[in-house]
Amino acid sequence: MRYAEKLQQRIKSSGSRLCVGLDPRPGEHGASYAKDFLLRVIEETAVWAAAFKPNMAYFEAMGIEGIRILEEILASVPEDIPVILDAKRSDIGETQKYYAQGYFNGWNVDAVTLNPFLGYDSIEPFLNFEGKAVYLLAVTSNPGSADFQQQVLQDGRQVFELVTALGDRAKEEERATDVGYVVGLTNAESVLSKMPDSPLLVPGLGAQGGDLTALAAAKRTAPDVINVSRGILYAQDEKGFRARAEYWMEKIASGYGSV
Ligand SMILES: O=C(O)c1cc(=O)[nH]c(=O)n1[C@@H]1O[C@H](COP(=O)(O)O)[C@@H](O)[C@H]1O
Repeated sequence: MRYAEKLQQRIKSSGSRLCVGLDPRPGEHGASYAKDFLLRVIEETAVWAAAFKPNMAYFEAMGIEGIRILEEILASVPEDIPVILDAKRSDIGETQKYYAQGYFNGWNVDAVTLNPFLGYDSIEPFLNFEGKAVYLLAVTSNPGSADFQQQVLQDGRQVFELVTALGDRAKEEERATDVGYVVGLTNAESVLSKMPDSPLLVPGLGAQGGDLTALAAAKRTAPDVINVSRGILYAQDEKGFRARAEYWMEKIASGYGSV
């Protein structure tokens, strides 16, 4: 089964487009606290999770112990919920081969985020994995997205359209790996009409203050997921993880449209 089908099935069975972001900030509590914390988050939010997205930075910050924790929490994610490893990797093809092997064969994650700045040959080593996906950074949620990604080229296209052209090429070559894109909610309004019908990973809801109006207007049909990390893990309220996940799931459902 291709990645997009697995994700679509999960969106349907959970009735949710929520991607639960796993970005632990253990602070003075230390790494062992982070493990129990994340296991609880996964257990409590799984019912509303279309996908889980651990971000490597937060695990690397805990050193070797963080990598062990990542492996343990990956093993606790139910089979039918895709895991998107947020690694934002980028290197020459020869090196990318090893990242691809590590993530897809070693850790067996379903998808990984990549920075496409080095071009097609840098994503190519990820493209022959049945049932897997890469999400290419296209229009990120930070203000610096204007520096490169949204610049207009002489032919009228914007730079992020060169990124979607990489995915078009993979499609033409009938690669086993699906290619999706990262589009930050905070910068989505003017770009969504130019995004192909490929899976989008949309961060920026919750702590970054993005709203769903543009996504709702885009009337997309792809298996898009919307990520919330701090809004579930660290919201300043009395609710538990499950209730927060349910809140964001409902917010997304009323904004994006029904599943
Ligand atoms: O690739 C990402 O997930 C990503 C891309 C982007 O443009 N903006 C963005 O915030 N992210 C990630 O999405 C998560 C957002 O976290 P919150 O702002 O806490 O919901 C973090 O893990 C970010 O690194």
